[in-house]
Amino acid sequence: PDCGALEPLVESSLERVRLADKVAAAKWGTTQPIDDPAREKQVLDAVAAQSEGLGIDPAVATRVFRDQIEAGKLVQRALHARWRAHPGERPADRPDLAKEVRPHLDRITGELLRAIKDSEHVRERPSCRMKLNRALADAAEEEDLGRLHTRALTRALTSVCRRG
Ligand SMILES: O=C(O)C(=O)C[C@]1(C(=O)O)C=C[C@@H](O)C=C1
Repeated sequence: PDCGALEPLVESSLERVRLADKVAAAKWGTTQPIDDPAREKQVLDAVAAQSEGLGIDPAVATRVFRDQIEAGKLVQRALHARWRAHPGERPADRPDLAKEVRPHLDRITGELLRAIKDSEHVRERPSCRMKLNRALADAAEEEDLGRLHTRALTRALTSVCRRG
């Protein structure tokens, strides 16, 4: 039992990590900084508010989302560095951060909170770490993730297991 309980959490985190490519493209060539503390506060406030409604400990959800945000910044910094060094790899178009990318991030927030709620029993068990590592390895292989996104996905899920 519980074998797949962490999968929705890993899948939604992966969707978020991949969407960071679009965030990076939206900011590339603009003055919009990668670090946006005001937007982070908006995300975390929404997480806390929605957690209450779902019966999730807001402190737990907030901790997980801080990691999700760090993972997103890791991807953005790495891609900007790559694009600075390799002009040929620069994105061809610039997605609209406010109209397109952030609304998508907001939808994933809801999915992630649902997945946090539904994995509570597994996340509180000592076997969580082992199950998470397996789910991560499966995702990396099945989704053909590169090194950057594998590293970011691992970062995004650092605080998922309650007992380390
Ligand atoms: O919305 C942005 O500007 C993002 O870069 C995304 C994000 C996030 O992961 O939610 C990451 C870094 C910023 O500091 C704020 C938010």
